[in-house]
Amino acid sequence: MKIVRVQDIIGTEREVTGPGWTSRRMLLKKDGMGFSFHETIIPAGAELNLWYKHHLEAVYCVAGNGKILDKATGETHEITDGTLYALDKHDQHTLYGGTEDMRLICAFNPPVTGREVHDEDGAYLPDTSED
Ligand SMILES: CC(=O)NCC[C@H](N)C(=O)O
Repeated sequence: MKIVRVQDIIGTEREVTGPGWTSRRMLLKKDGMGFSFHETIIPAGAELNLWYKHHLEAVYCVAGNGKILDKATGETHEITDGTLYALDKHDQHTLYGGTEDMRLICAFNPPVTGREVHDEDGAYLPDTSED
């Protein structure tokens, strides 16, 4: 059994920051669960264009607010505490921070391996390691 506390991750190599996001990677590929599990903070007013071509991601909001634009349909969905979105079609999307910082719990399949940040398309590169 592993016990992971987010306060022990802040300021370590498992905390990764990019424009408009901070990700605390509580479980990574090397933790052997078959998915990675992150707490992500999206500051109020942020705008992120994302497209996880190589991953599926489920995102559950536990605090704050924002919106997500599904670029395939043109629909925008409100995100508040209790909302989950699942990018089951590798959906191209724009994530908008709202009036308060959003606290999101995110799971990636396949798992993120470490300190991935988005490429110019908003993707994390695929894991090409053998193990
Ligand atoms: C919601 C989202 O995809 N934000 C970008 C960061 C990502 N969730 C991560 O934790 O690596």
